[in-house]
Amino acid sequence: ETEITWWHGMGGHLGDVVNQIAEGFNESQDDYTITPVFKGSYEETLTAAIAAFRAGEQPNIVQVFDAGAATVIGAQGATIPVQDLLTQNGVDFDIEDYIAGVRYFYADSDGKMIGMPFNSSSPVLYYNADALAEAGVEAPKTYEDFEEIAPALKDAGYIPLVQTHLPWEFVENFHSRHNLPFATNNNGYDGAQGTEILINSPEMAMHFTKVKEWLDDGLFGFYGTSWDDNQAQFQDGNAAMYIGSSGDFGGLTALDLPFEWASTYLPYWNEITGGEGYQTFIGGASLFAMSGQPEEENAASAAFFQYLTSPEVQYMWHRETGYVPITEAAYEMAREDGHYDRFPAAETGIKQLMLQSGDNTHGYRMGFYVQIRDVENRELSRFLNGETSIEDALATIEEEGNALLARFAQTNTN
Ligand SMILES: O=P(O)(O)OC[C@H](O)CO
Repeated sequence: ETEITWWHGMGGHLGDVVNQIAEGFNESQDDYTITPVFKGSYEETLTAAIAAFRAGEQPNIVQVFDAGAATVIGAQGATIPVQDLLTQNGVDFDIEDYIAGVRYFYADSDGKMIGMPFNSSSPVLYYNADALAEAGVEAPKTYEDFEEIAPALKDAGYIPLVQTHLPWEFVENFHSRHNLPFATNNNGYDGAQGTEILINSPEMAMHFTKVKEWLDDGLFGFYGTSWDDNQAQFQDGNAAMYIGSSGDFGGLTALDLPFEWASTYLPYWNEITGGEGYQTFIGGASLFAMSGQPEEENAASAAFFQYLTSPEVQYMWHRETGYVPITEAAYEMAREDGHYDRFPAAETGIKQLMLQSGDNTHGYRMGFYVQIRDVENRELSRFLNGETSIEDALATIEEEGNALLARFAQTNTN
């Protein structure tokens, strides 16, 4: 029997479901055994995998989040393109099986799928329906709507809004939701050479200036850059709404919260789009097959990916977590099973990925973006804490971001 390992960053409820998938695979056949290993946060998982690769002790499969995708895709020789892994091991592969938003996100510039889409998410707005009813307001569609309803929520004793990830929700997907360019070179997709980040814009300055005003007026809560500390405000019933991952759905359901809650699309500024908002792009993470492994282990990884992408397993993962189904077949299965009739909030993320598209709604491809996020978190936190101006914060992010992009371009020729 061939044994393989899978390093991942799925803690808590998500980790339990990952273990269920692994057990299901192990029981489904007699040739292979997969062992999932929780390595901490997404950042810690990626750092551990890079260190292990350098030491020749890499796992067979590693989960890499969206922000690290460009770095890993650009690290030639570190991974086996998943499309090659599957076809070389006799597994049928058709990129058209995947939903449109997922199809090319982890592909190279030739459209070859490099990473196996796994937990694909989108940032959505969760709301405490009881709190909104108490304040006599409806969930906002736009940030203009939010400004209208927020005072009533505050008067009812709630923090109107929190968010869980400044770069992902207020920067990266902000650009997509408003169809604004986020980097030169077709948002980085046309190659690393010369790609520059476009964050120092009037729209970013306007948005964060508003967020700071809300914060100062008690209409917004900011509990640092930790995902959990912000989400806890909603779970504890203090915050009426929070922007978080569609992948929070399963965890929230498992908590059996003492109030009614639901979700709707990520708000957008009507004054920027002049009409409807645009689609967001997928977040979450994908699975990469690391190179340097024996052939029989690669065959095991291919067999596992085949199992993982079957409609049944995809639907189970989607149902239990809230991550979007990555294939058309799994989405169809969820619909036919009445999943969205029972839980309308479970469909918010996937529907949001299918809203109107534009030139800038397919995400970004920037190497060393994990480090750029650190700069964004640092500078935007300093701004929200009153330690710098938004102009200086955005200029610093652009300057340090571009230095990182230039360094990445030197090490990558694609
Ligand atoms: O919490 P997740 O898994 O939906 O991931 C959110 C972001 O995409 C992480 O970079």
